[in-house]
Amino acid sequence: MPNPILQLKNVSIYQGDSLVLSNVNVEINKGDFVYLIGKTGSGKSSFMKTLYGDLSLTEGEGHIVEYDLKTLKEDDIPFLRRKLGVVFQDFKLLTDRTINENLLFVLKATGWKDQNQMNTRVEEVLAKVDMKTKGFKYPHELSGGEQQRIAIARALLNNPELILADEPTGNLDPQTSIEVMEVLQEINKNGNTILMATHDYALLLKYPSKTLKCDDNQVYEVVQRKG
Ligand SMILES: Nc1ncnc2c1ncn2[C@@H]1O[C@H](COP(=O)(O)OP(=O)(O)OP(=O)(O)O)[C@@H](O)[C@H]1O
Repeated sequence: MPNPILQLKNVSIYQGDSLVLSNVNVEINKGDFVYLIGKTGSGKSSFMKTLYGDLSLTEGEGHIVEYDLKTLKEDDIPFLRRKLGVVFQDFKLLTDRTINENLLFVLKATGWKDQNQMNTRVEEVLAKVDMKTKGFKYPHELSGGEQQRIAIARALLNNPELILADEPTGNLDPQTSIEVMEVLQEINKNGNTILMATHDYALLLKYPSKTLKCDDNQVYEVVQRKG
């Protein structure tokens, strides 16, 4: 039985007064790995922002994890974001503290209290991205690919039901992009649902999966040719 984690019906997305996407109908089920592609300015980031509550949904119906995007209140947004893991192109690590401190900061901010449990969780997520030995380093002491792996570890801290990755390989060279993609593939195999916006067609070819395309104010599913 499909188990939808995200359902959008007849959704229109605006930036100010201008219509970015209209009549969007999308469903993502538990365990899916879905790409979101489209040229610059086609609306990928606006789509992602609507999902994590940065842009409000004013037209159509949208349900994500247990939340109704139409009736989402300002106060609900931090709780929605705990059920989502968001990964950005520019990593967004806090530069004035170590990797361990970055991760502990998020745990504290999301209500964790027990120091031992927090330390264990930090170790667990670092292990998932193969960065167990790097917790004592500062972000600037890591390569771009390593920083992105830490950002993925941070997204995993609260066992999110859906990971939203907005151009996660956008700042990385092709080889490092593949390494980060391998991490995302691995966590998807372990049951995490992932929606990834990307420009990187080489990744799509290497790791084919369900693909949504933003074009001409629409979002539609692209059928990938094999071979
Ligand atoms: N904060 C904003 N205020 C007003 N208009 C915006 C804002 N952010 C984006 N837009 C406009 O909305 C449209 C969609 O932009 P969006 O950033 O969603 O596209 P994108 O597909 O993510 O592009 P890119 O690949 O360059 O990140 C563009 O026309 C853009 O100019």
